Amino acid sequence: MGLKTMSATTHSFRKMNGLGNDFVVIDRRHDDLSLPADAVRAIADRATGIGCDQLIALDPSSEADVFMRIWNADGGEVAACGNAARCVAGVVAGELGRPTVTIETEDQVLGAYAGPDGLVTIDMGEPRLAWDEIPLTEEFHDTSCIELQAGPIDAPVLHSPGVVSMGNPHAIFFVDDAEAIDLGRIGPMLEHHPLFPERANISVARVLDEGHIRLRTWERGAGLTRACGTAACASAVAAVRRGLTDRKVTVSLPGGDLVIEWREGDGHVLMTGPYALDFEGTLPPELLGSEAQGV
Ligand SMILES: N[C@@H](CCC[C@H](N)C(=O)O)C(=O)O
Repeated sequence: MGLKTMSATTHSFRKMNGLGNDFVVIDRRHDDLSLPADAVRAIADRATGIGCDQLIALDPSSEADVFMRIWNADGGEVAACGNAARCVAGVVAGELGRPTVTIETEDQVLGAYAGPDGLVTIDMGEPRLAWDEIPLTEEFHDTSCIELQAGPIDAPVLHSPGVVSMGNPHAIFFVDDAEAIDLGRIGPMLEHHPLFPERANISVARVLDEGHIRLRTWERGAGLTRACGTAACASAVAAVRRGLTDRKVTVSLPGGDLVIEWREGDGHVLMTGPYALDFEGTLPPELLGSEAQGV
């Protein structure tokens, strides 16, 4: 008596990616699986878990077709993920048998269109540009070019980024050669810079021409990734604000291309790109902690 029965419940997952930015997607619409930060870290750990940049949960929504929750690999919950939004839109559009779906996040309700060509367009809403919306700890009147630098004071390696919130904070540094920057070293320092009270995603962008940007991103809570959808949106917005590109651009990331349009009129940002299902599996109960193992 007094002993709990060992009754491990199994939970399935999908492994998906958007341009190589990869996700473990767990459907919680019919159960209430708890995902504390240590379970997220265990599942996301590439050495001992399944491994992913972000863990995504599909929850029921009263406002939209689905609620998408997002955790970075470090266990921190965040409000936006462009590449995951395309994956989720693809799954839900398939389930509902219609191309147009809506996704609620902690930040907003996103509209999505899953085309017959396999590409998904997400309406990412309006970028937020005021200093306290990014947020920053210091007031800047013009966030298209703020005072911030990395490296020696008289010869900075990176300086004067544009900052943009796409529901998550981004700093975009425009450079001559994005590949020449040691983002794995500088990224974490800037992610944790005191100017960013909620930390930030750090990108280096090279404008190839008025319709094309090359982009690399150090993601807050995940590190260097093959692609970051919200960073692609933020870089397009930052480039338009500096007069460097047209409002519609191709953003080339290490994992492939996204088309980003900062639409005139309503000022919404549209992101179009592919998504992929890699495999499906069952979560090992030991990754979910003792509660899920029925101990
Ligand atoms: N990979 C994502 C962004 C994921 C969240 C980001 N690391 C943050 O902490 O804000 C994307 O495709 O947008």
